[in-house]
Amino acid sequence: MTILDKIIAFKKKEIAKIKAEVPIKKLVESPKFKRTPLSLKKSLLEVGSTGIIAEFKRQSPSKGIINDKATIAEVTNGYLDANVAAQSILTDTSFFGGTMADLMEARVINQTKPILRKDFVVDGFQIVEAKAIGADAILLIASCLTSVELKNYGNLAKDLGLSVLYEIHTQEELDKINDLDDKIIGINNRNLKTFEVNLEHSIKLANQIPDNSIKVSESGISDPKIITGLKEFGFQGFLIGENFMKEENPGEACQDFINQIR
Ligand SMILES: O=C(O)c1ccccc1NCC(=O)[C@H](O)[C@H](O)COP(=O)(O)O
Repeated sequence: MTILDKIIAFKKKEIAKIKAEVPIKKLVESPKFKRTPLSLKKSLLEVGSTGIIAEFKRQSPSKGIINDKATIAEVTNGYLDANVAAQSILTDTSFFGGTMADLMEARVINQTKPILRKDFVVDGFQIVEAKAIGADAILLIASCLTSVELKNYGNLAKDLGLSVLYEIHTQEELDKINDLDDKIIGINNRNLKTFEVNLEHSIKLANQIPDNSIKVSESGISDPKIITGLKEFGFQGFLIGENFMKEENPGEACQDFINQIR
């Protein structure tokens, strides 16, 4: 059993328990549910966009503790000062040390840039929950879902006004989302089964992505020069976590990085 299998098995149990305790009506009636989400596509494509989706990531299965001192408030303010295109917040607690409260706290500070709820969606309840905590976008990981689930969850998110980042790692996973239109596709350079990170991965799969989709490269980006290279292959979004979070001041690290790609 891989870590990813463990995460998904754990998530399914966790969500079943939450669903038994929290009626969906309560989520739909929450004040944030009425808010109109910001568009991830618009933010990535607008003139002068840095394309950087900066992540708040305390720990990970592959690296253990990355930063358990930096606060949501200081990192969110730092990322906003750096002019990120969007913010990503891991809300999984057991494997990444994140919480939904992290996202809600960031939302109070960040009113201008889209927030991606980074979690492992295995049930539509989590998509409704994402909207109720103030997220603008959700992640759907193709390796964890069937093509029918990808389509249904994608439609549910869109019906709620949320953007969707479809994450793939292989051609087979890309095939699963082929018939969906107008997509934002993230190619994860990290193999979620082995944790091996290879930036060539984005480049190899880039040509297979239809021109009408927005390409995002995810994971293992640690040098501003990599952004220049990825842009040549049509990437418009760059999801970066550890490279910023490993520093004492992630916001400042993000500003230095962005200053070097301008
Ligand atoms: O980061 C991990 O170890 C990991 C393990 C299993 C499933 C997902 C995992 N990471 C989630 C991500 O996609 C990354 O947090 C994100 O792409 C940023 O990556 P990085 O810049 O390398 O921190």
